Parts: sequence; C-alpha cells; structure tokens
Amino acid sequence: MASAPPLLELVGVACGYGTRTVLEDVSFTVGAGEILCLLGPNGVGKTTLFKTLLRLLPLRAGTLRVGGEDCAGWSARRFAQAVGYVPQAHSAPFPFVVRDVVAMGRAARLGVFGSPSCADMAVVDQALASLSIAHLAGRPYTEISGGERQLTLIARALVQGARVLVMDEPTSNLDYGNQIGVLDLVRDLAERDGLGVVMTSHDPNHALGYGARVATIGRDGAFAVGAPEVVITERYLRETYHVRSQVLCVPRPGGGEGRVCLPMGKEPASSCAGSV
Ligand SMILES: Nc1ncnc2c1ncn2[C@@H]1O[C@H](COP(=O)(O)OP(=O)(O)OP(=O)(O)O)[C@@H](O)[C@H]1O
Repeated sequence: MASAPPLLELVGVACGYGTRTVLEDVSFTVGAGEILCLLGPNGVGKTTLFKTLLRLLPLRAGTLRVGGEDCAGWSARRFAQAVGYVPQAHSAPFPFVVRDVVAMGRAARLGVFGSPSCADMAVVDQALASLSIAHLAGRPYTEISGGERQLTLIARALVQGARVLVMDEPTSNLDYGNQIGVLDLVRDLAERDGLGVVMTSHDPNHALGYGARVATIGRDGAFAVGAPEVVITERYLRETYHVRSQVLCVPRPGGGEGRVCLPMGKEPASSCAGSV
C-alpha cells in the first residue's frame, strides 16, 4: 500500500521581495505528527519563507504541496482549512474577548455571510478547554498576558481544523515556564492529533528538545534539513552565531538520551563580522 503523502511539502522554492531573491532552492517535508523547527540568524529569511508558504508572498520558483496536492490553484478559503497560522502574540488593536478571537479561526469553515453556529462555538469552547484557558473566555484579549495571548492564538489556529500549523516563534516573549508549557503543548498536539508543525525559534535547545527534524538557514542563505543532533553541532553554532558552546548528551526522563546546548561565550568581536 502506498504511504500517505507528507502534510506539507516544499520543492525547490525560491522567495523574496521585488527584484531581490532572499532564499532559493528550499525543499522540505512535514509529516503527520512531526515538528520541523526552523533556525537561523536574524534577517536570513525565516519570516519571508513563512510568508511564502502561507501564500502571502508569491512563489518565485518551486512547488508548494499540501497533502500531496499542488495548492497553487486553491482558494484562500480552502488553503485556510488546511494550513493554520500562529503569529507572534502581539497586542491587538481592538479589545475582542478571547472567545471571539478564537471564534475568528472558524471563518474558513463558515458560509460567505455565515456567523458561527452553536456547533462552531462548541468547537471554540472545546479548544479553550483543551488549552486550559476556558477561564479566559470572557476576558479582553488586550488585557491578558503574553503567554495567555499565545495560547489564545494557538486555540484560534486549532479551531480552523487545519492539519498543518505554521508557528512564528511561538515562545517569544514568554517566561521560561510558559515556553516549556507551549512547546509541550505543541508536541502533544502533533503526536495526539497527527498535526504537522513548522515553527521558528531562536533557541537551539528548543530544536534539540522538540524538533523531530531541524531546518537551518545560514548567513549565506544555505538551507539544510536533518535530525537535530546532526544539524545542531558545536561547529554549526560557532560558524553561524559565533558562539562557543558544548552540545552535551543527557539522559531523558522517559529513557533514551537527548542533547542540550550549553553556550560558553561569544567569539571575539574580530571573528563576529556580520553577526547582529
Ligand atoms: N517587506 C520587505 N521588503 C523587502 N525586503 C524585506 C522585507 N521584509 C524583509 N525584508 C528583507 O528580507 C531579508 C529577510 O528578512 P526576514 O524578515 O525574512 O528575516 P528573518 O530570518 O525572519 O529575521 P528575524 O529572525 O530577525 O525575524 C532581510 O534582509 C530583510 O531586510
């Protein structure tokens, strides 16, 4: 029996703005239950790639497939039913209550002039409960914490019913406990519901701890994908970020072993040209 196609597949994708190409020849897949973590220094093109795979920027070359199907001709509505986006938790201009912000995620599933039905709101309430934020339902989105906003935005993406989640630095602005809580949650969602997740992070330990695979973008635009322990090496961290580090093998609580990165300091300024 043929195996199921990947939930998301990029083949030879190029992206950029105007006459400027930012990234070329980007290829990767994300399967059901898998987290792909995208790492790279500031300004190398992570957001540009995300905007392209969300179809907010045109593909300059290559193919974007969702569930094995080229989605070039898909309507925005069909695409939104398949791919959900979790942006960084910025503040919103209007004080919608949390339940209404989450309900906006149902838009792709409503008729043209439709408003959410009781069944839609039941899906919303279920998502709030599954993320343990039901108590925030009536609170204005503008008056909750960064961590609570991040959970609200994840709930909004979940009610879209999409099987692919694209998450832009889901841990930015979160305290340590909320970072680990959000990453645990993302892993649970991927494993339990068979979602495919692509997320960016600036912390190599997030990729080592949570990414089934890691994609790196170098300062020269070089794109590489592989297992975290193969891609995130002391050499990679030194050459890309000019940081001396140790990547250590540690036992995992549930058995087996994992890796953690211990930064040992920045390289001297003379070898840091180009770093931010
Ligand atoms: N709207 C735009 N028009 C033209 N160039 C842009 C635009 N937005 C970003 N760029 C440029 O494209 C390049 C990639 O930017 P991008 O925001 O994708 O980087 P990034 O890897 O997401 O960075 P960061 O980690 O700082 O968020 C940068 O050189 C940036 O200046």
